[in-house]
Parts: sequence; C-alpha cells; structure tokens
Amino acid sequence: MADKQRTLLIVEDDPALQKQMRWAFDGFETVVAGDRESAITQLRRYEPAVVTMDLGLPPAPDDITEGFRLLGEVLALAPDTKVIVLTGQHDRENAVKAVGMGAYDFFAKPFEPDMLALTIERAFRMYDLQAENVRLAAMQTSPLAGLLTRDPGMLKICRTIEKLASASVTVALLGESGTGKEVLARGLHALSPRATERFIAINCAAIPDALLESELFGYEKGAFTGAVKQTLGKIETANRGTLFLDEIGDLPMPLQAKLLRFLQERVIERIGGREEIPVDVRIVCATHRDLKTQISEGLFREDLYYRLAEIVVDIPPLRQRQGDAVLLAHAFVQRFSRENGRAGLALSDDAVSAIEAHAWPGNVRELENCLKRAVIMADGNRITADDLGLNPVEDEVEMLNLRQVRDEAERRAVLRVMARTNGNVARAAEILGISRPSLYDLINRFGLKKEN
Ligand SMILES: Nc1ncnc2c1ncn2[C@@H]1O[C@H](COP(=O)(O)OP(=O)(O)OP(=O)(O)O)[C@@H](O)[C@H]1O
Repeated sequence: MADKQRTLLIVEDDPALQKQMRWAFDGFETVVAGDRESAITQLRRYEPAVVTMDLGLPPAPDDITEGFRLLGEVLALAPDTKVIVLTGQHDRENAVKAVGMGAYDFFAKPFEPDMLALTIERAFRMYDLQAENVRLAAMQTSPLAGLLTRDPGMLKICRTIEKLASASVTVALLGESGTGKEVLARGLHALSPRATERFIAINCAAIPDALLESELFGYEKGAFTGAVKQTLGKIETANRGTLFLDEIGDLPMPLQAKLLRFLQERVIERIGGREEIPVDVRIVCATHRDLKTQISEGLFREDLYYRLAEIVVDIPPLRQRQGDAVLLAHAFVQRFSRENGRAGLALSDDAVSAIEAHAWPGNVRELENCLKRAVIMADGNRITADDLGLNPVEDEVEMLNLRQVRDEAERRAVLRVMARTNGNVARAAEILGISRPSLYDLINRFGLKKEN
C-alpha cells in the first residue's frame, strides 16, 4: 500500500520514463512534473520530502542549465528536501557539482529501479531523522535554560540542580573544561529565590594573582597606586545574588585564606578599608582540577574545600553522555546556520558518524566551535566529516559475519533510543518500531540496564 505520508516528486520530461518511474516507485505517493516551472508548482503544492530530477530539462533537454536552475530553486524554497539528481552515464562532473550545491545524491541513467528505490528510501529516512532531531531540539529537553541533553546522567544532574536551587548551600561543580559548568551555575541561580538579583562570574585562572584580591574584595580610594576611586569587588557586587567562582582550583594560597574567612564570617573588608561589610551571597564554584589531589599536594586548603563543597556535583564529559554529541551538533547547526543566514544546512551521514566516534576532549565547547566553523566552511547544504575536520569513520572490517553486524547495530540503536527517551521503554519501543516485550528481550540480550 502506498505510504501517503511520503511524497516523492519525479521531475522527468520523457513521458515514457515518467510513467515507468511512477510504476516502479508506487510504494510512495508520487507526483510528477515535466519541466522546471511545473516542478516548482508541485513542490509548493505537495511539499515532497524527496525529489528525483533529470538534469536535462526543456526547453533544452540536452543542456544542464535548466536542471541546475531547478536544483537551486528547490533547495532555496525547501532546503530540507532531499534531491536525487539523475545524470547521463558519463556525467560525473555535473553529478559532483549537484551534490556540491546540496543535492542529496546522484544516479546515472539508465538506472536499475530497485537500486534507485533504495536510495530514495534512504533519503526519506534521512529526512525523517532530521525532522525528528529538529523536533527534539525544539522541545525543552531539560529544565535548565540553554542546556540540551537527553543523557540520563545529565538529566539527573539537572534534577539535582533544581533541588539545590532553593537551598542555601554552597555548590561545587566538578568536571572537565567545556562540560557546561557555567551553564549549570547560571541555571542554579535562575531557579533560586535570588533569580532577580545578579549572577556574577569570576574566573580565578584568568586574572593575574596580583589583581585577583582587588577583583574579589574591592578597594578604597588611595589603597594603592592607581586606586583613584572606591571600587567594589565581585563579592560585594553580587550581594543578594550568586557569585560564581570559576576555576577555584587556581586560587592562590593567600586568597584561599581570605575567602575562607569570608565564608566563615560573611563579611568583607575592601583593600585599604577598615570597615567590615556584611555580604549575603550564594557561592557556586567550579573547577576542572582534582581538588582532592590538590589538597594532598598542599595546593588547596582542606578547610576551604569543605566550606565550598557542601554539595559536590560531578559533571560527566561529553563522551560519556549517550546520544548528546549528535543532539547538540544538530542544535548548533540550526543555531549557527540561522545566525549566518544559511538556513537549510544539515549534517551528512558521515558527519553524524564522525561526531559519534570522536572523543571530544574539549567537550561541548569543542563541539560548539567545531560546528561554528563547519557552518561557515561547508559548500552546498550538507556538512561533511571533512568540513568538521574529523576523520570519516572506517568501515568496521573486523565484523566477521552478518549476525555480529546486526547485533552491534541493534545494540547501538537500543542504547541511543533508550538514552533519548530517558529510559522510557514504551516510547523507545514505539520509536524502534518493535513491541515492548521484544525491547525487553533486546535489553536483556545485550545486558543493558533498563534505567540509565
Ligand atoms: N548541555 C549543553 N547544551 C547546550 N550548550 C552547552 C551545554 N553545555 C555547554 N554548552 C555550551 O558550551 C560552552 C561551554 O560551556 P561552559 O562555559 O558552561 O563550560 P565550563 O565547563 O564552564 O567550561 P570551563 O571549565 O572551560 O570554564 C558554552 O558556550 C555553553 O553555552
């Protein structure tokens, strides 16, 4: 039975071939057009997900000009459409040019209908996947603004942050660089009763030691050469709000003592001042360093650690978050392509595989920068692994037989969908197109835990 949801537009000027194609692809809802203008009319009317088009169209069927013009118009009007270009047998140059412009794939004529049907099927799947990703990214995926995740571990952290927001405890966020510590700190502030007051961030590693004290505590006029007027420090500026001390592991020893005193007494003295000023501030700190090791090496005060780390939140690196790299990558492509006026840019299959395979040592920041660059560099409307500067994933030659390949593919699909649905078996089974008992069987077979 024809799948009415899946409209295929066939652009072909030869009536006999047009008929043959309609017949060969009757598994889809087919609509046809014989020239560029009617193709555009059909595109507007039916919004097909996939288009096959002959490059040689009237009025000059032996020329490719009209075909390329149509391709450009289709991609400008409906950038998500997957266009499969049909070329002459020895016309690789134009085929490559079409893909460069943003066509999904090309096929040489005369073609084997079964083979072309497979490519069309793949194009529909890609279209659906992209639409699903856009939908998921658009949904509020976590309770914290600006934080995207579907990873069970990260979602749990979001819930912890929500719970901690209203308690007036000091929170230490520990995790590698670029894992989103500042995003979480801002989220904590935004959900807290202090949300209407200021969120002040200071990076202890970025400010020279000699200046850090005055940055934190402020100074009175004349306290030192150059102190021409009274200046409030970050702690005082954050009064009634939240102070985010980033890279706390880099705080020099003398300042550790001063900060400890502030945490104990909740008063500060500006440099050169005599007055004790009470400050009501919530402290959130973060570091990529291992504070316990620093304590054992005498680089960090243990008493300060226990004051700061009333609650410790360990943030996992991106490589340990199931499915997040691709989810974030799609969201970044959307954001940066919108900002750069390149609507319709999308990740190619090889880019998605390369993103999944990469370890992202610089975490979300590295991924973000990588996609920012790729959006600018990409030719056509597909971002390839090459645009990302990543190695395409090698075929897994070590897979010895079909069963192994199938098992591995199934295991990965189950893992990803379970992560995406936050362990919801009913929803995961629905997405995977299998029954719940079958999904339970797979979960058991692959030794995966239902939750997380
Ligand atoms: N889960 C996420 N969803 C969307 N964007 C994120 C997420 N995590 C981080 N980012 C983005 O990645 C970048 C790095 O995040 P952030 O500055 O919070 O990391 P960090 O752990 O504080 O880094 P550092 O330790 O280097 O200070 C920011 O631009 C941030 O907006």
